[in-house]
Amino acid sequence: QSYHGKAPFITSYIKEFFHPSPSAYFPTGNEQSSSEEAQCEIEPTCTDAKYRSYDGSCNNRINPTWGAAQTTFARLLPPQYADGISAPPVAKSGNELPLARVVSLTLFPDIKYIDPRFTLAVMQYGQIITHDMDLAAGTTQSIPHATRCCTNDGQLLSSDLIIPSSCFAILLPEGDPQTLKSNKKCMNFVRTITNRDRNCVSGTEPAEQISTVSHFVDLSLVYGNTPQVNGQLREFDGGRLLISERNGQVWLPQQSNVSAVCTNVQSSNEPCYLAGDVRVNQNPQLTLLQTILLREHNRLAYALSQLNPHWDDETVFQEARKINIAQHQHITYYEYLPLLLGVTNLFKNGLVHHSDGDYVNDYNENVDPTIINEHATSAFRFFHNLIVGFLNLVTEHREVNGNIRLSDWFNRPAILEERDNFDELTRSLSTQAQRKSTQFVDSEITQFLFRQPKQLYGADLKATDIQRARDHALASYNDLRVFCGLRRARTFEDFLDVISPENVAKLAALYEHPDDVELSAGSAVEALVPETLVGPVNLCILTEQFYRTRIGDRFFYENGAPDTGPGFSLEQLNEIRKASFARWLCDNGNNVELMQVRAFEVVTESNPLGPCENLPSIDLSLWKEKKYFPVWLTK
Ligand code: HEM
Ligand SMILES: [Ca+2]
Repeated sequence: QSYHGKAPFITSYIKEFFHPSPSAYFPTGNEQSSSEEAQCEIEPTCTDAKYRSYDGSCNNRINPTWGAAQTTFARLLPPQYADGISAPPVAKSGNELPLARVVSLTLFPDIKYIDPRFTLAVMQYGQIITHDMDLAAGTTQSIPHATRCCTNDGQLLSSDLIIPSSCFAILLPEGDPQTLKSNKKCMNFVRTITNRDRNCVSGTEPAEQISTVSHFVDLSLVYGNTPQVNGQLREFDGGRLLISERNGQVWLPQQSNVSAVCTNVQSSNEPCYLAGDVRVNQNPQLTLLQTILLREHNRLAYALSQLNPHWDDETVFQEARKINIAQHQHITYYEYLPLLLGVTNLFKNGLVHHSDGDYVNDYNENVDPTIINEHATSAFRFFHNLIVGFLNLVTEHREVNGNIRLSDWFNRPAILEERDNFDELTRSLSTQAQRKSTQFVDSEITQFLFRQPKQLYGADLKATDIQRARDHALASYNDLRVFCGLRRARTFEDFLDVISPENVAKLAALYEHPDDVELSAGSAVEALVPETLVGPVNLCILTEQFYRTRIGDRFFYENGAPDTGPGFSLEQLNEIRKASFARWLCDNGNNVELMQVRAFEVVTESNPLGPCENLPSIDLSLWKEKKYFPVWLTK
């Protein structure tokens, strides 16, 4: 089955037809002022700032709210609310869709296939990129205020999202998971996850969900999404981020609200961290990479202030932030995405370029970088299939020194500071294989997600994904097939073009009609497109998203436009192009000495372990500001 990526061609018309004009949510300010309306008048005033804003506003100078935190998602296809406004979709016949938990048990059982080529780093860096790009308001326990949810005429709809706590988790009763299919009481409970963030319901307009983080790939998870949060994370000395220091090592700063945030701690003295993203403590490897990104910032800040002693805190901070973001974008587009979406596909659709040491001036101010709901709520979540349930502890010579069970350590980062775990888990990221990309998902997240210490079972992430996609009323799998250039299935057999007979049979058993098959179900059982880790519909959505995220970002690191781009000299840009995930791990572990060049791939003869210092690194001396000193002074 050949697939022709559509990204550049579909972009412009989607923007016009399916993304609500920002003015609908951000009135101009001419309205009558009342205290409620005042909160709606938040059109940012853009100055010619040299650096990115924290919330992403003013990146696009014509539409300053594009990509900003606290704005609504975009859509590839209009939502399918049963009542046209906010009720979750139902089957064509008017019947309820199958229970999300049943869909999960049927399509995503735990059959373990280990990837022969890719390490856990691919999975874990994927979650970092996700936490940079989106967070649907209300999906975590820490509920932000949606103060920017306004009607067309500037009325504030809700300043707070009200989410019943029972909606958060899909808890399972204790017992054999296989018998749950017939457990009516449990199944009813599963449904309660609906009625979540129907936040932007205005009159007859369909609801649209809000994302609370900056949509750009800009390390908002490290630097925060508002100036206020950013202020809480900084030392305001030497351009550094705040740290805590224990046992001679640098850790993320300690959270004050320990038991509320780190729900699995055994004592309020345990480490529980604060970062730019509220999900930082969710699992050990995620927290580990957030720590590495923090250490990398401070490493850069230290080097820059040595080179430029005359720079003040703010200059060092912003320059270090800019380099950190540029490396992250480089690793995302040139090291990570090729493994997921295929090199040929990326070149063909303009996500990467043969730059020959030059800038790539492909910024397009007409492309809306807003995160697509189908991306955040379905396509990128497909990679929950890569998660492994047991994390190896790995020594310098890559021997396995024990392992930890994922569900023992959700929201309990203390494990990282014990023994030599930080380094052993860092090496595990680049040593242990991830799960092969299939429809099968580890039971640590389909039976034991967020399991409390004394509970036998936890929640089901795949059931949550299915149900969340209903809350967001994503268009059906069939509709997205057509959007992506496949033909509309009239019968279940028509799915056989990209789905195996076994899976088509499962879909036919679950759903009454081909149009009822949900995007999160259908796309997750497609056969993979060669050279990629996804099926054709997910490939189409992900390619479109990462295309927009690149060319809709005025500060994208390869952009060399004078005055409007990120402002790297060509020499500096070519240094940044030496960044690698391997070097990040090396430079920011406690004491990691050996690493292979391609850390996303397991060690082989052609990707051998070698000393860290042999890996390419960025020469920061290019950031020494020369013109500051008059020539006669430097002699
Ligand atoms: C151990 C690893 C992981 C755990 C425990 C985890 C858990 C979760 C949870 C609990 C949610 C919120 C579900 C909801 O209430 O709707 C979520 C959302 C999400 N996850 Fe994961 N996840 C992990 C790894 C990943 C990876 C590797 C990716 C992709 C490469 C990913 C992509 C996403 C996306 C796109 C969302 C939606 C975020 C939003 O817009 O709100 N996750 N995940
Ligand atoms: Ca971001």
